Amino acid sequence: MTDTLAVVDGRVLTPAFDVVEADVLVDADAGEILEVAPDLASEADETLDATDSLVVPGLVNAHCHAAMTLLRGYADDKQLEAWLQEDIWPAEAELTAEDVAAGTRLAAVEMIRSGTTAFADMYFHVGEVVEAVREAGLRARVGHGVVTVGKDDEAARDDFAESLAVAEEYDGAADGRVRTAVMPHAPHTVGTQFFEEFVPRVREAGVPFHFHLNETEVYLDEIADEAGVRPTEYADDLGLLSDTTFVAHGVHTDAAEMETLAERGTAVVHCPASNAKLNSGMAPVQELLDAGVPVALGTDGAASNNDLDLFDELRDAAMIGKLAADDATAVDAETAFGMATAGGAAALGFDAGRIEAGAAADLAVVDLDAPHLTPEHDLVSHLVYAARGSDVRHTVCDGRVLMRDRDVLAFDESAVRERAQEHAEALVARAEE
Ligand SMILES: CSC[C@H]1O[C@@H](n2cnc3c(O)ncnc32)[C@H](O)[C@@H]1O
Ligand SMILES: [Zn+2]
Repeated sequence: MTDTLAVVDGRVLTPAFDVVEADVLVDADAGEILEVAPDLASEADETLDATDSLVVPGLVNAHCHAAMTLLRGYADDKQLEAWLQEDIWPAEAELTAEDVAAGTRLAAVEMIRSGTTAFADMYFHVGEVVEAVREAGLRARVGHGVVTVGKDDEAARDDFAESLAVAEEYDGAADGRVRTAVMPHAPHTVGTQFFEEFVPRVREAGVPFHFHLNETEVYLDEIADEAGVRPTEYADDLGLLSDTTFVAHGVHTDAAEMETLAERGTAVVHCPASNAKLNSGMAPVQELLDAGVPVALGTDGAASNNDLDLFDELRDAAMIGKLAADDATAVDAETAFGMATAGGAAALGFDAGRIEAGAAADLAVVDLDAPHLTPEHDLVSHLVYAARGSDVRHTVCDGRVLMRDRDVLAFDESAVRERAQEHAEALVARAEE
């Protein structure tokens, strides 16, 4: 097994967004960057060529339901509430562990191919998710999604207890690349009494929380009607917010809620494509940032996006951020790229998202030798406004090469796709029986 890897002959994006000519030397066993400097090839056991390329931190998809790749294109052009109730939840009622295994592997291939090295996953059959992450070589924060609405008290309690048990069982799996969280779906889909019972237990166990927050006005109104407060205050009163908590969406977040999120250090994961497709609204990203709220970037599931390419998300975040703020200077390229790298890593609790000695060796090597990336006025601009996931040439996670010259090493890609197609067809057939 190779001990050191050097990414050589390319240019490197520094944490200060400078572009420098340098090699990146990595300790592949420790999964750590050792040095960023010129001429490191001779010090490495193995090299990865980055000629005509830009070495950037691996992207972080901070909110996903990976196995929903099986439902990509199954139900489009609907409002969130109808989409979930009429199509997605009936299909998920038929979901098996083998479906999740197949769908998560498809997601892993798609993410590796577009330079994503870490993701957060809220779904079911977490053991299968962990196994797919281990095999892929990716990094992830995973959890079992809890929904108690429509369940009797015993089933609801079992669901929340499973989320905590799964979080404790799998934390540190895959040589530490897997971390966990307890993942209640949303404030309005989990009963107050179950939060009251389990939040102290989760806190006691030191496990983070991840949930959907303020995605649509309909969901906001449900909490307002029941609890008489906005969802962020409701979540805060329950003890759900802290600097290890990260929430998805935050589309309909007012100034007081932003202040609370900032005070607690709770990160918001912006999912612009999913929010646009489901007509949920435009998240006030620049306002969140100005209020001091940490912001990360996510795709959400492939059924509402409909891909897992974070380069699409970067562009959407910068574009929609300007529309939401009615200001073309809002969510500039550096801000967007920071959200998808250092911001995502911080939200998920990984020491990654930057290329410097000591950080996790999670890298994407972007091929710049393309007409749509010419001329080279500003490479950060290119990353956000012009590059595509398919421009990623190599992907490295935890010091190991996951994709070399567009060849994903851990999986037989066509077998993964074939299996996913079979599972998707059978799943939908069962759901429509
Ligand atoms: C309980 S596991 C996660 C649960 O969330 C559903 N889901 C997927 N996308 C969204 C979204 O944008 N908002 C709310 N819920 C979503 C998924 O289908 C699972 O049931
Ligand atoms: Zn989601």
